[in-house]
Amino acid sequence: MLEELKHQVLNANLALPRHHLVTFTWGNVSGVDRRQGLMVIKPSGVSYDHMQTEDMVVVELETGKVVEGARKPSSDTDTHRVLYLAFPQTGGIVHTHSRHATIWAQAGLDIPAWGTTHADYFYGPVPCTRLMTNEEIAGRYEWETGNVIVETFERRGIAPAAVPAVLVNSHGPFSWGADAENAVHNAVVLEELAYMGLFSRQLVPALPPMQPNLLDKHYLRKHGKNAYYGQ
Ligand SMILES: O=C(CO)[C@@H](O)[C@@H](O)COP(=O)(O)O
Repeated sequence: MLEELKHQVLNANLALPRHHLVTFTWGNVSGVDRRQGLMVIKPSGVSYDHMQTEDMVVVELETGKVVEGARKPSSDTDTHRVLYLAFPQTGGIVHTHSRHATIWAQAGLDIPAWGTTHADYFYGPVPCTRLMTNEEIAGRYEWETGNVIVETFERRGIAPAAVPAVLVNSHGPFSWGADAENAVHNAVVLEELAYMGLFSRQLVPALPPMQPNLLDKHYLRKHGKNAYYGQ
């Protein structure tokens, strides 16, 4: 079971450069085994060209203790842990510095729902978090990054299964899904939306969000009762 998860997580990580979502080693994918309370994540700083199944690191979700793997887990491991602990339907998480999503994150802006491409995947704007405080940055920074994401969803009443992505202010995007592969899928969609949205806003600077009934029409026919990723 864990070996299968390691393969899945490796393959999901290798999909990031194929989809042009990462430069050098700037990104990471994890997957979770909730029954065993374990998370598999890529190692820190290892080139995607050379990454292998045995490089994957197994970490206890509750404690962060490495229980398998010779390498150092990704520097973003604690952010992934917080998200798995807070969002119980999530099976896989992706972090990248994909270019257009990161532009929105650096600007500190949500990506509004501007069209049906967005509405097919995300039920409303992709939120951008608040800036982190100096104390959060100086303290358990990666853990606090997770907390800031969770706080954003709680404060704004957004269901993480309905909007499976976020922009961390001044940093970059995280996305999640039913498993590692689905989380990568959402990361690809997010990057496309960020790219399209940037041009839409340039053409019409005061562009309002799409009609709510069109958002409903597109999102609910693909998700809702028939969703494969539970609501
Ligand atoms: O966010 C950052 C750095 O800002 C990291 O995600 C990125 O460089 C990847 O680090 P890891 O190789 O996963 O430790």
